[in-house]
Amino acid sequence: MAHVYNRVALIGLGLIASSMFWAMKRGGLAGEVTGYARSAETRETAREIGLCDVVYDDITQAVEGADLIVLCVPVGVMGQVMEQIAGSLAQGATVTDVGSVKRAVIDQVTPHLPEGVHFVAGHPLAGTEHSGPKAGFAELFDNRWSLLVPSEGTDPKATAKLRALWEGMGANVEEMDADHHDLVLAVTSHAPHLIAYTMVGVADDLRRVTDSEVIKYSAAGFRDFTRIAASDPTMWRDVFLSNKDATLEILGRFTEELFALQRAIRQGDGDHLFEYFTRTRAIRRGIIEAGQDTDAPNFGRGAGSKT
Ligand SMILES: NC(=O)C1=CN([C@@H]2O[C@H](COP(=O)(O)OP(=O)(O)OC[C@H]3O[C@@H](n4cnc5c(N)ncnc54)[C@H](O)[C@@H]3O)[C@@H](O)[C@H]2O)C=CC1
Ligand SMILES: O=C(O)C(=O)Cc1ccc(O)cc1
Repeated sequence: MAHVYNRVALIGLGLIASSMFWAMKRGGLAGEVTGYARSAETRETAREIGLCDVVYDDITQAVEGADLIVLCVPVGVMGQVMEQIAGSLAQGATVTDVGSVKRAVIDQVTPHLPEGVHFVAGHPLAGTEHSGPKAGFAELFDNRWSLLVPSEGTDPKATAKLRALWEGMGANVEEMDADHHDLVLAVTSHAPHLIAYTMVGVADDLRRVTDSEVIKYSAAGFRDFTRIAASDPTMWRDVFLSNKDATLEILGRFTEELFALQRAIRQGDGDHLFEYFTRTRAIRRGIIEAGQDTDAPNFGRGAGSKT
C-alpha cells in the first residue's frame, strides 16, 4: 500500500504505540516512524528491539517534520505533552491521540494547538493487560473498532487520512461525539474494569482467610477478572479521574441493580433472579448473532496476541 503519511511520530512507546508501529510496518503505511519515550530505559529498549526507525532523546526532535503525531501516553498527561511539542509542529500536521477518554483529552490538548495544525482525537477499542514497548504486536487492531472524534472545524481531509491509516492497520473506523464516546466507554470498559479491580481486591482480602485457595481453584470468570485487574495502574487511575461523571453515573446504576439482586437472594425471590439472568443471556446471544463476539476463538486475533 502507498504511504498514508510520510513521517509519523509516536509519543509514549508502550503497548499501543508499539502495536501501531508494527501494524504500520506490516501495511507499509508510513515513510518513516520516529519515536520518543520519557524514560531513557524505554528509549533504550525501543532501540534494541527495532521499535521506530529513529528514537529521539528529545521530544521536539521526534515531532519535527512529522505529518502525523500520535500521543500514546496516559490520558492525564496528554495536555502536558501537547504543550511540550506545540512549538515544534509543522504547518498542516495532524495531531491525534489514542486515549481511553475523549472529552478530557480534547479539553486538555486544544488550548495548546497551534494555528494551522489539526487535532483529531482517537481511540482504538483494542488492548491487553500488558504495557510497555515489548507488549505490542501488529495484529492488535485487526477487526477491532477505532473511534475518531474530530473537533468542530476540523478539516475533513485530515480526518479522512487518519481513517485510512487505521483501516490500513486493520481496524474498522467510526466517528463519534466525545461525550457520547465517554458514556459508551464507561458502560463497556471503564465500569467493568473497576468491577474487576474490586472483585480481585475482595478475593485478596479473603485469601488471608482461605490461604491460596482463591487462586488455586479460581474458575474462568475470576481468572478473567484477574487478567483485567492486572492492567497498568497509571493508565487506569487516569481513566477514572478523567471520565468521572460518566463512570459515576454507570456505577450508580450498577449499585442499584446489585442491591436489587442482593435483596432477591435474601428474600429467596427466584423469579427475579431467573428473569434477570434470562435478559442478560439474551444480550450475549444478540452479540454473538450480530457477529460481534470478539472473544470467540481467532476473532480478529493474530498469532502474537497476548490476551
Ligand atoms: N492498554 C490498553 O489496553 C489501551 C490503552 N489505550 C490508551 O492508550 C494510551 C497508552 O496506553 P498504553 O500503550 O497501554 O500504555 P503503556 O503504559 O504501555 O505506555 C505508555 C507510555 O507513555 C509513557 N509516558 C507516561 N507519561 C509520559 C509523559 N509525561 N511524557 C512522555 N511519555 C510518557 C510511559 O512511560 C509509557 O512508555 C493511554 O492513554 C490509554 O488510555 C487505548 C486503548 C487500549
Ligand atoms: O484487555 C481488555 O480486556 C481491554 O479492555 C483492553 C482495552 C483497555 C482500554 C481501552 O480503552 C480499550 C481496550
